[in-house]
Amino acid sequence: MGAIGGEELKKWEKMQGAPLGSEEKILVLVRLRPLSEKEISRNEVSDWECINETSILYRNSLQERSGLPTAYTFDRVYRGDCSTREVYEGGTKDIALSVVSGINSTIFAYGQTSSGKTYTMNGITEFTVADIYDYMQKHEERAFVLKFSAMEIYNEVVRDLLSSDSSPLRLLDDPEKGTIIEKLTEETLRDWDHLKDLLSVCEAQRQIGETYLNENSSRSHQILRLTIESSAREFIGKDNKTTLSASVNFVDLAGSERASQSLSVGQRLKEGCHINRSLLTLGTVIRKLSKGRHGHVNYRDSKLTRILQPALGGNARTGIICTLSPARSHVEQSRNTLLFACCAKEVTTNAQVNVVMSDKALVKHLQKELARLESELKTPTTTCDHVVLLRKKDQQIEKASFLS
Ligand SMILES: Nc1ncnc2c1ncn2[C@@H]1O[C@H](COP(=O)(O)OP(=O)(O)OP(=O)(O)O)[C@@H](O)[C@H]1O
Repeated sequence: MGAIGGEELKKWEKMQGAPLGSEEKILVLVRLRPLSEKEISRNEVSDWECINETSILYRNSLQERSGLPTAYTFDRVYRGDCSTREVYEGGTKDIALSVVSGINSTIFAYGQTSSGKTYTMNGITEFTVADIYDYMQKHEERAFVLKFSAMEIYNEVVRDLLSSDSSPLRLLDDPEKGTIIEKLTEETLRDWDHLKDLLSVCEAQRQIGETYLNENSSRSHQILRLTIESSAREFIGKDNKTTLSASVNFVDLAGSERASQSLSVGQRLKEGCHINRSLLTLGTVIRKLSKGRHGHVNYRDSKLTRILQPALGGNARTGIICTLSPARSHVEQSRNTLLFACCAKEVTTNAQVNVVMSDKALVKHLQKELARLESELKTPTTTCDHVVLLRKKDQQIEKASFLS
């Protein structure tokens, strides 16, 4: 793959000078949905209120005396009458669209069954794709390649949503790319209509089950992945061409409630246990990361956390939309969702611009870096600085000789 010119080379070199990349907290939004017709017919009342743009309050005088928190604060909270467009504009857009600048991003929807995850993610996905196509149209100086893949995790088995073959897919560890999904279909997109067709294929393939809580309840975790590669047209075919390459994941998780709560039996109960294994691991990973990056993090305990490891404290920008039913009967689940959201907002990720360079361009870059380190060695510094510089220089020589 080729090297960058101008803009992205500067960006890339800037990132090299700042090896820690760009640290930021995970964006956490909470979206309350309106009471459903079913809930209204059961005379349910809405106990939650968004009192301003960032705080949500539990208003139930009996529970308020229980000692549990009544007010929660997040990056943004959305009332039942807010549109998905508003949720998108309130931070999700910025994160999702980082992908066009070579930065990985992930948007999750987390919440109990029937709280509005699919409703929200469908809109977020559509708005993001529309904006990506709009961006491409406005940046004719760059050549873009869009690739799409889709998978679901059902009972801890990963399936390809773009293939009629339902055999389980294996996860492999790649020293450079991290966890990869073996044989996952990756379609190169012709245009937006092509993507719409593929999204319909995914929808049809997704495991749907009926539960007590939601007649169209999705019992699987779904990950849609859009990968964007772009290069400046003026450098295409030249030695110093570089390509920016990043992916945006749209993750629609299965309902976070316990299996027993949706009156599951038999096969459903098994599904519930497996769903909980992935969600439980997601919860423990988030909890652990919220306390800082010390010690072992159990990403490998579930397929979901293995695949999404970069989005959980790694090289990515991440947004989580936590969806809530306002009904009193769901208060316990809503509190659990908010507890998860509170931990998630303490987690930091470390996004970097992902540049793929041609070997020639990389050798050139390493030679430049070597020259810089040599000139630094010539200037008087402490012994400790010298040891660090010499180590860096050895590393650069090793990389350059490996490539040449
Ligand atoms: N913000 C909203 N405004 C209006 N209707 C909504 C909203 N959120 C969800 N709904 C409606 O509520 C129902 C349940 O929503 P949805 O299927 O998105 O839930 P879910 O969390 O994805 O459930 P599951 O985990 O079972 O897949 C749907 O009929 C959807 O249209």
